[in-house]
Amino acid sequence: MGRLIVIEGLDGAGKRTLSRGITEELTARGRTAATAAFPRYTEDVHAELVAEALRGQHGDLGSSVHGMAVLYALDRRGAADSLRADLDTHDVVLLDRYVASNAAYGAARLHQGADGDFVSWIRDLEITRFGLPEPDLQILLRVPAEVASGRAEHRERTESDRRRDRFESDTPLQQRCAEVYAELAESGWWTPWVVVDGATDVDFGALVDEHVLG
Ligand SMILES: Nc1ncnc2c1ncn2[C@@H]1O[C@H](COP(=O)(O)OP(=O)(O)O)[C@@H](O)[C@H]1O
Ligand SMILES: Cc1cn([C@H]2C[C@H](O)[C@@H](COP(=O)(O)OP(=O)(O)O)O2)c(=O)[nH]c1=O
Repeated sequence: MGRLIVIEGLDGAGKRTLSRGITEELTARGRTAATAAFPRYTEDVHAELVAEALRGQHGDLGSSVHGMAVLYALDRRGAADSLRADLDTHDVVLLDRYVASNAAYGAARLHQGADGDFVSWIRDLEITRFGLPEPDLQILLRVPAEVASGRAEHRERTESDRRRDRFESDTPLQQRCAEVYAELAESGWWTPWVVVDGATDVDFGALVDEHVLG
């Protein structure tokens, strides 16, 4: 049975970069890794609806925090069997965003903290009701909101497929989201967490040896 490792953080924190770095270090150690990123925009109809709602389609859907959260959650529910299959055949399954993204972004949009109703509702929906596979570790890649948005802005100019949506360009929202993430990590929400400073270069090898391989 492989280890399920989740990477969480703001848009532009460096999650995709970290996922690649960890995968390379695992391969160099002769370990196998499977990766996935949520939302699965091109693979799941719920995630496709999320993308469309973020572009203003589907009436008032995009302005419903709970409505959007249900779609993000259904995308993960649809992936659960293949995650379990990957865990059976790989040493590590690495996820770029998972349930805590829904908790952090929704609570931030509603101006709630990690101890608020929204985060409890996400737990009831995705963990208790959907029974999603439990991570062995959640990694919070922490960077100040201004640094993350600066990187995301730069990436938007240089990579045509990474345009920011309206929430990702909302810096006060990103700041609140960073606070909820910090609270989730601090309280060990659902599983153990490790907080990694993403403002400077991350030592992928040390992270793999100390935390990813357990
Ligand atoms: N530790 C780092 N220091 C400086 N720039 C970084 C770092 N990690 C990632 N970047 C750059 O920041 C941008 C966003 O990184 P990315 O991994 O795509 O973030 P995310 O997946 O969290 O949105 C990319 O252009 C990437 O090259
Ligand atoms: C996976 C997930 C993402 N989100 C939010 C975080 C981001 O603002 C947005 C898009 O996710 P993101 O991973 O940033 O996708 P991309 O940059 O490739 O468009 O969705 C949730 O609110 N709940 C979730 O469950």
